[in-house]
Parts: sequence; C-alpha cells; structure tokens
Amino acid sequence: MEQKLLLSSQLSVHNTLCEVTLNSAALSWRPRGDNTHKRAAGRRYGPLNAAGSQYVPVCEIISVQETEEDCASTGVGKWQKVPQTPVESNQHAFTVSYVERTQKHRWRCGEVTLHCTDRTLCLQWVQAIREQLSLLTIRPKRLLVYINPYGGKHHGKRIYEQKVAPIFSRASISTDVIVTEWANHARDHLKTEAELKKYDGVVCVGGDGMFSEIIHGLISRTQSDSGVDQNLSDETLIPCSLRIGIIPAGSTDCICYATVGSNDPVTSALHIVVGDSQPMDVCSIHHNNTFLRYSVSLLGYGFYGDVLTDSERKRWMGPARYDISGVKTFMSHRYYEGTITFLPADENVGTPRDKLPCRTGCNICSLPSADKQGSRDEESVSDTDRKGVWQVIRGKFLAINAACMSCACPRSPKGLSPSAHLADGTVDLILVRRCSRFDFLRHLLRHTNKDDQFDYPFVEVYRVRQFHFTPRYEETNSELDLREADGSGRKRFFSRICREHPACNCSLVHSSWNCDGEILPHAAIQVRVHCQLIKLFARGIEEHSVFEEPYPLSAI
Ligand SMILES: CCCCCCCCCCCCC/C=C/[C@@H](O)[C@H](COP(=O)(O)O)NC(=O)CCCCCCCCCCCCCCC
Ligand SMILES: Nc1ncnc2c1ncn2[C@@H]1O[C@H](COP(=O)(O)OP(=O)(O)O)[C@@H](O)[C@H]1O
Ligand SMILES: [Ca+2]
Repeated sequence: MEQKLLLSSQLSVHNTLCEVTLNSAALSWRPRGDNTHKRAAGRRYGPLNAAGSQYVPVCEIISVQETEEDCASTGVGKWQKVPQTPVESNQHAFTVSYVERTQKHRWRCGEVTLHCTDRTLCLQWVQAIREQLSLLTIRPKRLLVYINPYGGKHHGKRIYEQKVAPIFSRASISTDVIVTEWANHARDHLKTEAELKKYDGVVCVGGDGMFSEIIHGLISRTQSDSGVDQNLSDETLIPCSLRIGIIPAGSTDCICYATVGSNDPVTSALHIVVGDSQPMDVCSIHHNNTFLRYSVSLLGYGFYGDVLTDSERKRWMGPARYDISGVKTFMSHRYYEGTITFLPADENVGTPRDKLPCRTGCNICSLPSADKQGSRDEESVSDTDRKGVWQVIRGKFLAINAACMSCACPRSPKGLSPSAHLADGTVDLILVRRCSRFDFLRHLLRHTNKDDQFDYPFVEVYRVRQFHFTPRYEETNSELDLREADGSGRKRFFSRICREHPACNCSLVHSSWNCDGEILPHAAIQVRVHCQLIKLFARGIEEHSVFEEPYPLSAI
C-alpha cells in the first residue's frame, strides 16, 4: 500500500546529497540523481527498499535529536569543530538512532546523521519524525525497574546503569528504579505496594529466578485486585495488563533467550523501547488445594530437581554451579518412581516432535483461544469430550520435565523442547525413563546439537494442558493395590514393606521439583497451563536472518 508522503528534502548524508523522504512507515534516503538503485550514500545503514533507497522503518526509530555540534563532518564518522561557515555547508544536522540487527538475533543502536542547509529545515525534520514516533502508542513511557544485584555474576546494577539506562533516556522513557535488598523484595513490593497505574510496564534485571519473583508479584496482585482466589486450582485467572521486560543478568536466562533469541541486555532494552508485546503461558502448580507457585520455563523432577538442589549450596560459584552439580547429579544416576496423569492437548496445536518451532507471529499461538484450550461450546458436547480423556503413565524415571516454552539458553540453544510454544496454552511433558548412564548421556548431549533428543525408546514426550504427578511413596494403599492387583502377591508384600521402611532404597528415594530455578516444597503436584496470562516486551524469535528484509517492501 502506498504511504502518504509527509516530508521530502535534499539533505546530505556522509557528504553525499540525498533525496530524503519521510512517510508514516519509514524514513528513506537515496543519493540524488542515482538511478542505478545500487549505490547508496556512505556506508549501508540498513536494507534497501524496492526503490533502491536505504530506509529505517518508523517503528524501529529509537529517537531523533538535533545534532548540537556546530560543525559539519568531513571524514566518515568523524566530527570536526569548524568556525562559522556559510549556510551552504550544511552546518545544521539531526541524528536518527534506530534498531540495527546484527548476528544471532542481537540488536544494536545504529545512528545516521542528516545535514541540512538551514536550521528551520532541520527543526522541521526533527519535529516531523517526533510526531510519527508519538503516534506509536504501544511504546512505554514510564517503567518500574527492579534490579537483583546478586543475580548471575553480580553485574545486574552495572549492566543496567551502563547499557540500559542510556537507551531508555535516549528514548525519553522515565523510570523508577528499585535495587532489591532481599529475596522476594520485588515480589512483595509488586503484590502490595507498587502504584501500578503509574506505569506502562515492569522491567526485571536479573535471571529466571528474579523474573519468577516479578510474575508472582504481578499475577497475585492482578488476582487479588479482581477477587480471584489463586488457591483454587480450577479458577480462571485474570491476565496481567502490564508488560514485563527482561534485562538478562542471571545464570541461565532461558526466559529471555527463548523469547528474544539472545541473552543480550542491549537487545532486550531495544525490544522494550519499540514496545514489543509477546503473550506467554503460565503454569499454576498446586498441592491438593494449596497454591504453590507459577512456572513459565522448566518444571523438572529427578535430574533437574537434583541439579538445582545441589547447586543451591554452590551459589558462590555463580553460573558454573549448574555445570558442576550437573556432572555430579549425572554420576549419581538416580531414578524415581511415580505416576503421571495428564490431559493431552488438542491436535491443532501440533506435537512436540513436529519440528515447527515457535517464531515471531507464530500461527499456532495465534489460533483463537477456544481452539487452543479445547473449551468448545459447553452444551453441544459431553463432559468427557469437553474435558478430554486423562491418560495415566506409571514408571521409573530419571527425569520428568515440563517445558512451557522451548527453554532455549546458551547451554542448549534449541532448548529442552525445541518446538514448545510460548503462548499456545500447552506444556510439553518429557518423560525420561530409567536407562543406562551411557544412553542418558547421549540424550543430554543431543540438547547441544541438532539431533532429536526425543528419538530414543526411553524418552516419551506429550503436549498437555494439565498434569498431575504423585511420587510412589505418596501413593495411597488403595492406589498401589489397584495398580499392582495383576502383579504377584510377593511384589505387593515388598512394596508395603518399603513404604514403611524409608531406609530401604527400593524406589523410595525422593527428588524435588525444580520450578524455574526454585525448589518446590512438595513432590505431589497438580499443574495447569493458563494460556497467555502474561505479556513480555518481546516478539518471539525472528525467523529471518540479519540481511533479509524485515518488512514487506511494499509497505515502505
Ligand atoms: C553433556 C552436556 C549436556 C548439556 C545438557 C544441557 C541441557 C540444558 C537445558 C537447560 C534448561 C534450562 C531451563 C531453565 C531453567 C531455569 O529456570 C533455572 C533457573 O535459572 P536462573 O539460575 O537463571 O534463575 N535454571 C536451572 O534450573 C539450571 C538448569 C541447568 C542444568 C544444566 C545441566 C548441565 C548438565 C551437565 C551434564 C553433564 C554430564 C557430563 C558427564 C560426563
Ligand atoms: N537483593 C537480593 N538479595 C538476595 N537474593 C535476592 C535479591 N534479589 C533477588 N534475590 C533472589 O535471588 C535469586 C536468584 O536470582 P536470579 O536473578 O534469578 O539469579 P540467578 O540466575 O543467578 O539465579 C532469586 O531467587 C531471587 O528471588
Ligand atoms: Ca506453551
């Protein structure tokens, strides 16, 4: 669609006189008289549009400022102080900062300076661009920032001050910053004190654990403000209206990595500035009728629970604690017995092995929520049809993992479940049954390369909407008797003995659940996915590579 032309002038970019135009979609420039459509002024700033001009989409402009120095440039990128020169020497200039894509989904702040022959023209350009920016109402203006100074390598405060705050201030975003002083400080502040009406979003500087604090605060606050009781496991929760930005400064940073494609603070800051919005599923976890926690990334019993339990004693080591505890846990090779019951998701949301990863504008996450939740018209289908059929799996497992998103992170760039979706209302349940150490190692190694980690007979994976887990030692006598009714009398006899003698190691070892990096106090849990309960300042992982055109050219 043709865009309405807002302003057009001859300005110089790097000493080359260009035709510069602004419409509601983009700022573009092309050397005057250049009809070859090949050469553009100075260095390439961004892609070329269909007319051969360089352009910056308006939605990716960070700011525009009159360039204050009383000079014109001569050499590329160098400024010289020169005495008052005649008007023709383009002494007036403005600088546009914009999003520049670099490798591995990282964004940088690019700049282009355009020189004008007089100040009036310069101010006219600055004003016209600012007007277009002011129409982008999705952009946040006021943010509440929480910094965990002890996350990851303890660099949170420095990362925020040096890399993020200058970008926010350039984009005219005002902030209230709270450096946390104790664990759960941010959660409790959000839950009870924060004046949320004042803000357009919340920013979390830290790791997955800090993000978990933020969502607990925001979700609880939203429910209590609306009179919803989160202790009731079948309650429909109210979505949070404020978006959350994550500036990665933790140990795993998988939520940032899986929603943006990198764990780079500048990239995250720029996604906040442009006002991206990515809905995200949240799992609620209950023990009987008591609410325990929410999870958005990994909920893992067995291997990942044991890694976390061991790593908590090694916090002083920083992020390396997970690798040390990982090797130790791998060597211990413990397995756990229990029962999982789950409610499979409808087929239209795909399967964990379909190799259709969740990307920006994902079709599966965009399905109407009725299709995702399976909540069809209540009167037209029977109760069983509406709720689906629960399945039961019992066995001995090295790991039981539930991934609400891919859980991609620097350790595993495709993640625990590479095709899991951010906002489809489901969680991928991965069951790793007891197998040899060698086989488990092969399975783990596949998290680091392109091979399919699920392609083993001891691994099963299901896309589910709800699941329950009961460790064997907590199963009631009647449940066990029922399951073992077809077994020999001898087995029944031994299982009773073992339940009564915890010292005996017969399948009674306990593990814990790792819930986004926190240990849950109960092993028997009920989990339910709440579709798109929260929103992030992100857009999912962009499909195209750096040098592909990010926008349909016809729009520019
Ligand atoms: C042989 C190499 C195997 C590499 C397998 C890597 C799989 C990694 C999947 C990681 C999924 C991470 C999901 C995110 C969890 C976070 O919420 C959560 C909290 O993060 P935070 O501290 O930033 O707040 N992080 C975690 O729970 C950390 C999990 C990290 C697990 C690392 C496991 C390393 C295993 C190494 C086994 C080595 C065996 C070698 C035998 C000779
Ligand atoms: N000021 C603080 N002092 C101590 N712990 C804190 C503070 N602020 C946050 N925490 C807690 O630190 C834990 C780890 O934080 P996180 O930012 O996720 O770092 P990491 O990725 O290294 O685990 C979280 O459980 C969070 O609740
Ligand atoms: Ca999901």
